[in-house]
Amino acid sequence: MSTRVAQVLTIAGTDSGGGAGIQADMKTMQERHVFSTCVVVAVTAQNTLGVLDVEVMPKRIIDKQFEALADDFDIKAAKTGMLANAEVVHTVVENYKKYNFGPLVVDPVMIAKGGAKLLSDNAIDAVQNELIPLAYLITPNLPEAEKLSGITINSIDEVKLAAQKLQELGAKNVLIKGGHFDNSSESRDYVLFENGEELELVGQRFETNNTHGTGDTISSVIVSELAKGRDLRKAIKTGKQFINASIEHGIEVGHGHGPLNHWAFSEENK
Ligand SMILES: Nc1ncnc2c1ncn2[C@@H]1O[C@H](COP(=O)(O)OP(=O)(O)OP(=O)(O)O)[C@@H](O)[C@H]1O
Ligand SMILES: Cc1ncc(COP(=O)(O)O)c(N)n1
Repeated sequence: MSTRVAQVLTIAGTDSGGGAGIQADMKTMQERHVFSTCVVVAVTAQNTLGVLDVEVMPKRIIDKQFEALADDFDIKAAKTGMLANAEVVHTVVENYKKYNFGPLVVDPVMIAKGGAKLLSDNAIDAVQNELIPLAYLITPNLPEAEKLSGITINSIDEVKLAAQKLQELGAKNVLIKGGHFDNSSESRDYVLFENGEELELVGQRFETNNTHGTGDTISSVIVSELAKGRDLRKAIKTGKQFINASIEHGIEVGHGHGPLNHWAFSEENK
């Protein structure tokens, strides 16, 4: 007997080290019991120490991956991660508008934890004006929220202003991740919903270097829950619990910014 499962899509770059990018997305989606598919827009030669090299995929093969998925799958929600440059952003926007892949979660990945640039500066405009208006949810970290909103963030009031600005650019819902507020013993994320409601997610901040792929992972939990038809508030809360478990029950892999334990949440909730 076979079961119908929700199908979900990640549009992003790969991480050969398996901790971030498409690999982190698909591992997370698997843990949330959805069937994951992907459009690879760039390949990175990467490990926990950093990014050695990047190859951006040609438009032709990005278009073909979208076509292949649209021809065969019933995708209920999609997310974007590393998009590399303005040309890729245009291609992704064009394809997303062409097909029906459900609500879009935009994780506007710009710089890897190790410092490598994953989005060229000339793509910011396309992200603001083409991609953000398609976003059901945008999930920037603090530096990304600053760059996209033009607001310098030093306080929770400035986080709120940045979220409003991102809504003005067209994102329906905004989650600003506070992992980069590193002078605090708490991890604080802020959500501004479409209807103006707010949510602050406050949790323990773990002292660890093993946080490679946290952003990819939380957005992948959220998009998986949306694909299953869960409501956004619940999806975000599940995302936060998943991240907490994956950092708290860390694993030792590699010699730099280590990856998360993607199975910790499922182990806790067996
Ligand atoms: N040390 C930590 N302890 C607890 N939670 C953390 C820690 N670091 C990050 N988080 C949480 O992880 C999630 C992702 O936040 P973060 O700001 O790190 O995103 P990001 O920079 O996009 O991640 P990445 O670029 O690594 O994919 C948020 O919910 C944040 O609060
Ligand atoms: C392909 C790809 N996508 C996203 C990230 C961001 O993750 P992090 O900031 O943890 O390095 C990454 N390093 N590589």
